[in-house]
Amino acid sequence: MNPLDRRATSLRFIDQRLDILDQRLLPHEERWHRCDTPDELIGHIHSLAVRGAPLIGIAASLMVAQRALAGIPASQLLDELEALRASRPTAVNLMNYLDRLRPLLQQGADAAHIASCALAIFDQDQALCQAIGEAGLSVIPSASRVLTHCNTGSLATAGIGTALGIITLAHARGLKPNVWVDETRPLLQGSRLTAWELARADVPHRLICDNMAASLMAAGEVDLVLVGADRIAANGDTANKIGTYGLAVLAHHHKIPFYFAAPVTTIDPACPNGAAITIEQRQPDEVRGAKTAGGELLFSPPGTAVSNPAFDVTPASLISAWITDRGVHRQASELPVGDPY
Ligand SMILES: CSC[C@H]1O[C@H](OP(=O)(O)O)[C@H](O)[C@@H]1O
Repeated sequence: MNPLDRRATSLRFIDQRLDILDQRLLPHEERWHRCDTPDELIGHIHSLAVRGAPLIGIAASLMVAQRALAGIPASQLLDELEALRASRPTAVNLMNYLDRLRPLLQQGADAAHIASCALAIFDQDQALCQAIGEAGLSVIPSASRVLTHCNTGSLATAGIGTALGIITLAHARGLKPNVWVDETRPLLQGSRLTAWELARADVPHRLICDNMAASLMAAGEVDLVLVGADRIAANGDTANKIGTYGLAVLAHHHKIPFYFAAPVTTIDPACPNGAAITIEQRQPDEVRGAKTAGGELLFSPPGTAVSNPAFDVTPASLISAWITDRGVHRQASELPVGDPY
């Protein structure tokens, strides 16, 4: 086996080439794409074929490694790195990881050194996921009914995941969690991806529409809410998939613990608060439907005006704790700062 080879659920780096699993086609089809160029990977990131805050950064870092190993000159690599870095604005892992590689390119490091840094990012994320899982077990009492949103499992990371990694690890350790899976409109990361991962892990779960969470909480059917994150500001305000803020308000009203799970690479100490987080605005057709090759899938009259923010921000005041690879932090002031790796 090539010591540079890496394999995760949704990406592979084998013989110095990056392949990605097209997450848009799950759960019905497992189709892999070879990524020969940064532009191809940027297209996959834009379309969410490649998605998940840590995974986007890992894939981009491995693409820089691939191009360095292919002999692309540093001046061109720097331009390609910046294009990858700009591919999606909200999740900070992408920026954090590529900012580690940029100085190496600027200093003329050789391809092997650049590749070793990218592979270390992959390996580190696996370890961060495991540490988040271990830390998170303390917030999941036995037989908890856990509500989660979007997808935060092995598809979105190089390891077991963040919030979903805690859940699957709790199951494996015999804590018997039951999961309410928010479908997560409009792109259905919950119904398509989280349900797929939980079924593979044999974790009991039930799929719900996003508009069902409130009545489940009112009926006493939810013991805690556990979600991932895309960017954690210095004051603890946290950006995550659209719909998360509403869950936090509901959980606060019903006195249900509300937790974010994320590696320290999701913390952005340079971002003072949630208002400073750029929220990605996505295409209208994701919400209103679109004519497809297979026919029409329209949810509204053609041309209906749409607002489609991909994320929202939960203020620190609504958050019970942040679970990171460093432990459970119940105050924003306790959050690890800087990039300790
Ligand atoms: C561990 S994934 C974290 C985060 O990323 C997802 O966004 P997207 O599916 O648009 O890439 C979602 O917000 C997850 O919570």
